[in-house]
Amino acid sequence: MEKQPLLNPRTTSYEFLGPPGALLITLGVPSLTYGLYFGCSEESGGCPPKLVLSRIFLSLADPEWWKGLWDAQAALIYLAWYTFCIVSWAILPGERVEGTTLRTGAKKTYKINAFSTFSLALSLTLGGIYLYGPQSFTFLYDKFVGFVTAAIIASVCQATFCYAFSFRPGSLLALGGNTGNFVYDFFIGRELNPSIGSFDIKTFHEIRPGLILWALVDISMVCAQATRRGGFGKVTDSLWLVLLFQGGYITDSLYNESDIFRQMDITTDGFGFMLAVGDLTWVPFVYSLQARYLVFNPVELGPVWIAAIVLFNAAGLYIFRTANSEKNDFRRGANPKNLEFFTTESGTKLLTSGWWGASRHPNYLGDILMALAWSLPTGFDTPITYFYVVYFAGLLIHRQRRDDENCKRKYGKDWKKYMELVPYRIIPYVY
Ligand SMILES: NC(=O)C1=CN([C@@H]2O[C@H](COP(=O)(O)OP(=O)(O)OC[C@H]3O[C@@H](n4cnc5c(N)ncnc54)[C@H](OP(=O)(O)O)[C@@H]3O)[C@@H](O)[C@H]2O)C=CC1
Ligand SMILES: CC(C)=CCC[C@@H](C)[C@H]1CC=C2C3=C(CC[C@@]21C)[C@@]1(C)CC[C@H](O)C(C)(C)[C@@H]1CC3
Repeated sequence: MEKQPLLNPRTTSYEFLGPPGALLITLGVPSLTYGLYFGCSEESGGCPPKLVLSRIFLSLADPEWWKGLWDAQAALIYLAWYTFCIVSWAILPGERVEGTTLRTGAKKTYKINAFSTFSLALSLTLGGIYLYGPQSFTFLYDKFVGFVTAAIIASVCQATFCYAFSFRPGSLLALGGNTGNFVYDFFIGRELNPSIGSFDIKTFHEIRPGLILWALVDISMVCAQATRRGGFGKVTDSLWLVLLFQGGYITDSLYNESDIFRQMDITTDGFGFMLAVGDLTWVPFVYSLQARYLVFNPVELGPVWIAAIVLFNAAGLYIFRTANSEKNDFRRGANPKNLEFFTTESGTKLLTSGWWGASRHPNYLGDILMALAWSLPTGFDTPITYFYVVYFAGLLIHRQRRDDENCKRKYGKDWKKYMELVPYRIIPYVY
């Protein structure tokens, strides 16, 4: 009884503006996911910005509209997909990799087979499309709103289960998720690493059911456009480009699965509604907005625009990958570029040259550049397809501040020294 408060101290400060902010995001994320669909879809006749709000508010009064959010077939397919991800995790072979040291001194081990799960899902999907044609894989586009509802229900169930599960004796809570306020703890995540046996719920959700589904949603968008326009040969260059960019990003994340074990979401945050809805709903159904838009608003870019956008994305990808590799190699004990560093009092080393000497989050810069490159293929008819860029820049600016606070706590005056050596947060010489 006495040890419990030491292991799981009460959280005394709030992030995200406390319980009101947590409530707003909890209700806002599902609403915005629907809003982005109804505000910009073929069903609503396109996406003229002025009509978006009035159209949505008018629909709210209609009971038929509410009924239309539910699609039993989509829910069953979603459940089958979720089961496929769990079964793949369980049966596909994978190396066991250790995560970082927890504050109890223990280390968790994780099974690395997200990339094989992706490869299997992709092979089955592409095989099916090859055999039965593009029209066989348009259901993610056709039943989009039904899938959104299914994913929201899954997010609520997952977060509720993890919140309740966190009250069992001996659970290790997140330092930021034990305020005692239900709304806040449910949102931010109470337990640090909820798991059932060796099945780690948080890492599973972070990169499997939602991230892989995002790639499948994009493929479905290509199939939907191919069906409308008379074959894959007629699919627009803009949509191929979005599939290539986003597919490449997803592949990179899954291939480098073990990199996530050092990320804030895994090391510091609990698993609550924020990550559940982010992983299961927001990533597959909002990050795919550009591809979905291009189905009903085809854009032909031509070689000059393609070259310019490809170059832009390549610059972002280069920064993102080289910055992440420099840090991840270094954290694994390697320093192939012989970069400068200093050793903190805790014994951990911090890089001070290369990308990590240019800004404190150079990888975010690469990610933001790529976000813009994914929206540019949609042209300039609507600002809605640029929502992702604005949201993402906001997310990363906020994330940078949260990470700075965590590092201040972790490294104390050594972090202040690092901040003096590397004063820029994200963009060297600018911010
Ligand atoms: N697409 C999306 O929606 C999202 C993408 N991302 C992407 O995920 C990737 C990972 O992001 P994220 O986890 O937020 O943060 P980072 O990969 O930037 O990791 C931050 C951590 O790196 C370590 N670190 C900081 N400075 C140094 C240094 N100089 N030398 C060595 N280690 C250092 C610290 O942890 P420690 O010292 O403990 O190792 C710090 O907490 C990014 O590329 C980001 O853009 C992130 C969020 C959402
Ligand atoms: C709107 C809302 C509730 C936001 C919550 C934030 C989440 C959407 C993001 C928090 C961290 C994320 C990461 C990825 C996706 C978005 C969320 C879940 C990520 C899986 C995307 C691919 C990357 O390569 C990544 C693996 C590094 C990344 C991890 C963090």
